[in-house]
Amino acid sequence: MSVPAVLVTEAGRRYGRRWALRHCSLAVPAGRVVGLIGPNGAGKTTLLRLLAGLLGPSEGEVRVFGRSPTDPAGLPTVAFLPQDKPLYNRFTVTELIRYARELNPRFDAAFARSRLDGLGIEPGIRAGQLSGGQRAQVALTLALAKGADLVILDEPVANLDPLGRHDVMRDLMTVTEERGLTVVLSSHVLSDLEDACDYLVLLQGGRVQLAGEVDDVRASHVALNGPADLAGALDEGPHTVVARGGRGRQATALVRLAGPHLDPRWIAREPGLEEIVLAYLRNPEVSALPKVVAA
Ligand SMILES: Nc1ncnc2c1ncn2[C@@H]1O[C@H](COP(=O)(O)OP(=O)(O)OP(=O)(O)O)[C@@H](O)[C@H]1O
Repeated sequence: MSVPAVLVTEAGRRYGRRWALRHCSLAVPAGRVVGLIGPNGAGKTTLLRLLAGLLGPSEGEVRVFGRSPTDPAGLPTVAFLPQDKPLYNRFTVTELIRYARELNPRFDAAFARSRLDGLGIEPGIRAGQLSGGQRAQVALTLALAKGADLVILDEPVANLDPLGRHDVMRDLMTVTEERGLTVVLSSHVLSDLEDACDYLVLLQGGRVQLAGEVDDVRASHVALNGPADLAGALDEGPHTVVARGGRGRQATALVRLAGPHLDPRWIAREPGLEEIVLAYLRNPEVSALPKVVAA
């Protein structure tokens, strides 16, 4: 089996006495676009900074392509774009590209120029004169051009208009495929990630609540509608009830399946990804995590 791009084993990080992230375990194969989703303060930035080697774990272990992310030998293989998109305001776009090329031996200046050209961002403009959206695009381009194997993006589309958000996510998919990258990106908004990501990690309250391949997450959940007297039997297993609802004689439930056996009196339908994520967010005590075995 090949080395996972990201392997996190029971990792936690605290600031002072407060844990921002706990019992976090993930194994992400190379080549995936990983969507990290969760409400404010869930621990997304903390996890991304652990992967980028900007923070060390307070407990547990983090590995990126088999190495500790703080190992200097791995630096050229990881690119990190922070939430505030830092750029030297006095540098022109051309100067930023030149500077990035000097710092990064694998930097692909032709790719960076051509992407920014395609976006209509002039090479002579200074970073301080860019709009918020243009700034996000320039910072993203520099991160993608670094020649890294893992690109970590903290809320890359937060400043973009709806068309810009859509275009960036589409570009990300293309670039990931063309360059054989692994991308981990965060957002509060599932709809930003839904079409582009093939792996989903849902964080809430510093814990991983749901993680897995998007196709598996979709296939393993079902939305049920049926007579209210069926609802109680769901608690006897083997399935996990993520959320329940209904009124009077009708019951509804969103269930994670553990096998094919379901009472045939339930009417079952395939839920959307957003419906699944919302069900978990509303029920923080339920989780669905793949087994992570340390290599
Ligand atoms: N440098 C720090 N010092 C102390 N506490 C911190 C620090 N950075 C983050 N935290 C705390 O850790 C928790 C997780 O923060 P984090 O920034 O990782 O969340 P997030 O999911 O990225 O949030 P957001 O979506 O608002 O950016 C929060 O409770 C936050 O207050």
